Amino acid sequence: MAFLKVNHLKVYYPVRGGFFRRIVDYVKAVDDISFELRQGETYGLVGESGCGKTTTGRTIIGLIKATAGEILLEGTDLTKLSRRQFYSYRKDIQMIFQDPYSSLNPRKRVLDIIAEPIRNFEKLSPQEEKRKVQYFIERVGLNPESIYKYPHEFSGGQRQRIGIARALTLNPKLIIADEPVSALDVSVQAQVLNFMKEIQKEFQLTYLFISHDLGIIRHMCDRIGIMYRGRFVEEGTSEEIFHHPQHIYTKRLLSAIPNADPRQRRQQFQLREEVEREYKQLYHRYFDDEGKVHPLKKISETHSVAIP
Ligand SMILES: Nc1ncnc2c1ncn2[C@@H]1O[C@H](COP(=O)(O)OP(=O)(O)OP(=O)(O)O)[C@@H](O)[C@H]1O
Repeated sequence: MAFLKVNHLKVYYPVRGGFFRRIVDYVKAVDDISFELRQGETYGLVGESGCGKTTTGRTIIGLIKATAGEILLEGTDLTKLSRRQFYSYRKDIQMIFQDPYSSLNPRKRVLDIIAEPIRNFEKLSPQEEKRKVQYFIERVGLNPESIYKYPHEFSGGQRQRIGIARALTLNPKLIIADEPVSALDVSVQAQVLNFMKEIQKEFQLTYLFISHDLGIIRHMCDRIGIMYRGRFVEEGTSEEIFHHPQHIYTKRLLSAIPNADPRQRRQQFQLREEVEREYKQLYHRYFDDEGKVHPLKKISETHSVAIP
């Protein structure tokens, strides 16, 4: 049985307009996606800005309500649970947020930030709570005395470690990491990513790793789903996606990674030629959102619509 199974998930945001702020349309942020995570693996969700990655992550953790579809965590459909029932599953799924500068409350000490989930889900005495927070703060490589400091007294990488400590306190099974290093300096990114890999083994975590950066995804993920405009266009192991991409959109993404290695640059050049050839074949037709074919559209226009 899959650890987490997402079945035909749809998340539509209402667009309101007019004097009475009635719903006039919907943004189909996630439009019928299905994928599954196996225990202990890192599954990457990749795609350009606005393709629905964050919405998918936030819906799994229950911050956004699904419009349709199922989210099965070890067989239990989270979308069907009442708020109270969902509460008992909530501690199994934690999230690491994109921006360590804004995701930590600047008015709270690190002790209170990390203890927050403990206070919500476990009733511990102040001493036990402090001991637990200190254990995790040391585990993420910070000084135990740091718990009395405020977030602004830390660097970006250290702040993200505090965010990771907060996510670990309740022994979660699944961590959704939404662009966890994109706000960090490149030199710090690798440290945080390697650290995430280290704790994955130690705490037996499954990761849903969201990023637009294919280099990072390649470093972190066992399997990858490529999203485009709220849908999946391709899914495969890291090897399949990076060495044998099938979909023209995946090829386009891969051909655009900045690369210093001359051998990889040569492969990218070949990919770019392949993409161009495939686009030329599409020159006289493109598919709109409903899958209807429109004749005689230019290649430049085919770039901005759903690629068949
Ligand atoms: N609260 C909202 N109300 C209306 N539309 C929204 C809302 N949040 C997101 N959207 C729209 O849903 C789509 C998907 O957004 P989402 O943030 O999930 O994408 P993303 O792939 O995570 O992008 P990014 O990498 O830039 O964060 C976008 O078109 C966005 O404009």
